[in-house]
Amino acid sequence: MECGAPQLAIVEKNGRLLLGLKKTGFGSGYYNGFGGKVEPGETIAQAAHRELQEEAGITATSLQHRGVLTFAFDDQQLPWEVHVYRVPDYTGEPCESQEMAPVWMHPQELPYDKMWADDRWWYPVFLRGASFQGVFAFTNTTQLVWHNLQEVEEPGKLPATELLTV
Ligand SMILES: Nc1[nH]c(=O)nc2c1ncn2[C@H]1C[C@H](O)[C@@H](COP(=O)(O)OP(=O)(O)OP(=O)(O)O)O1
Repeated sequence: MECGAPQLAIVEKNGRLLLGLKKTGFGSGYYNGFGGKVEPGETIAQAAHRELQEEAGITATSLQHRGVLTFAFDDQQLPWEVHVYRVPDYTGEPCESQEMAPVWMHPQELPYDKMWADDRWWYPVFLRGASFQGVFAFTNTTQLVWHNLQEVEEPGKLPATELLTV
């Protein structure tokens, strides 16, 4: 299902967030959750488990689906639908991988100037414990030019087209 759809897993444990400094590929240089694309035969949640293991060396004991974000880039043909998961607990010890260097952060001190420009909008909603859907339009890959973010009961139920009319 949804082969290719990327996802993000954000560990939130003991009042701190585990983010990773992305060292390679799309978004390198930014702090972000752990994630990547869904592979053939995987569900989105299975891909989130796998990417967390590959990129941070830990195993999620549960995943909470908390958001669906649609990113439209002017230099890419199709928008990306990114599923955001909260990981309240895990087993193993976070360790640096080829792609990501894990760092614990205080929610009040997130380095938004070193994160994707959409993050300053939806992380506060995530941190409040709410669920959300949003559409974000970028030019020049990283410059946010338009967005619409809404809190929802269940992420993924609201058609993205409804978020295009403000
Ligand atoms: N505007 C944005 N804001 C954000 O917070 N995360 C974004 C984002 N645009 C992309 N991402 C995330 C989604 C996904 O976890 C990651 C990029 O996915 P990619 O599949 O390109 O990752 P990788 O380069 O790690 O590739 P694979 O691991 O090979 O799938 O960046």
